[in-house]
Amino acid sequence: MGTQAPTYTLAEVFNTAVVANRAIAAWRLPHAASVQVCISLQDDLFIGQPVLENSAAGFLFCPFQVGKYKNSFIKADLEFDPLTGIVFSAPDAPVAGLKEFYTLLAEPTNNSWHLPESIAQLTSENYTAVVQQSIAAIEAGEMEKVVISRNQKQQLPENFSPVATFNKLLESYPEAFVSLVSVPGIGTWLGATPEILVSIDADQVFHTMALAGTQPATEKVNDAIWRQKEIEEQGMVERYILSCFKKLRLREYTEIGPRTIKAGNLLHLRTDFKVDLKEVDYPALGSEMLQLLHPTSAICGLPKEPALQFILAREGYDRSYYSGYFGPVNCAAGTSLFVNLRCMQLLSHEAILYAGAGITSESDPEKEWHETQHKMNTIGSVLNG
Ligand SMILES: C=C(O[C@@H]1C=C(C(=O)O)C=C[C@H]1O)C(=O)O
Repeated sequence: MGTQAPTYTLAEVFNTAVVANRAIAAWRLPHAASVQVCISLQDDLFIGQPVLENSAAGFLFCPFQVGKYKNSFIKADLEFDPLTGIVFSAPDAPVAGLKEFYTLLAEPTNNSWHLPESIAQLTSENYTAVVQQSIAAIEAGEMEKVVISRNQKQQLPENFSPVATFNKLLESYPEAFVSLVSVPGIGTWLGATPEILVSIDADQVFHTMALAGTQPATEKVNDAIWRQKEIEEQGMVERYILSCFKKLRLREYTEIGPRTIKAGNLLHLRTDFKVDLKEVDYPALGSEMLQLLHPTSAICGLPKEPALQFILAREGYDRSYYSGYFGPVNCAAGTSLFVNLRCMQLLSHEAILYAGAGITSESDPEKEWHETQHKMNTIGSVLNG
């Protein structure tokens, strides 16, 4: 008679990872039924530019701008299946780390999460003034589009639980990539993003998307009417993706869209680009496109360099991991990297919510401010009971 493996809850596993000072990621892919969880037992989590093709299985967590913040990789030394409650270890997982983790897992835990080492900066109240300056810079021909973002604190409710909030996000946003990531020294981020940056599925199909243009969700998605401003704004993201393909001399791709999609309380315009990696015989396309794409015109601007410099000089705060990219690498379903949007960072008693909006010469500063408020509500509403 075999002994049965002990079972745990996601909250027990999450809290143990924090007590053990380990990095943990829990996520659910869009429209997927199951939640996946991985924990790294490595002492060094930091990596340079990610190489996706030969990577171990794990979860990438990368900032908007590499420099002050690092690219981290949460290697799947441990995996957890919340449905069965069973924890699995990888054959190459460090033995001492495993022993310590299982010892701590047997003990009772409380709600806790990793906090950031550096204090998160907040934007001042001059969002509309920065948008006004952006419009002036665009009219002066410095760039065509720039994405200006802001952040805002919101009190955490009494007895806040990251895992219970993650579960609420799963329920509220079945069409999103829902995630809870907690890394020592970096902190804890929760979100429900609609935007793929790079994915490569189990059939070796590469996928990226141009997602931009925003309006509040209407009853019928297909009845949405888009203004010229949003059509052009999304077109710029498409053009940017096509310019990346062109740099790699890749001509064999399929393009579908733009179509209207619903993301929580909002609608966006989306064009999907797919490449069959078996047909084009380009196994490193994922890593090479990742390097070229980030930061795309959906979260930075066009052309990239002047827009990035404008953001760094004028936005007035540090985005850290907001509008960075993250997701599973070489897991059962392949690699799926998303843009870290509709997200919040957890402090001890507060969450910081982040959102941005694409600014073009047609922008109205007040409307853009409301758009960022709608985007923050996607995630902020789950804190309100
Ligand atoms: C920048 C954000 O979203 C991005 C910007 C959009 C826009 O400007 O319309 C739409 C979708 C995203 O690509 C955000 O959610 O913070």
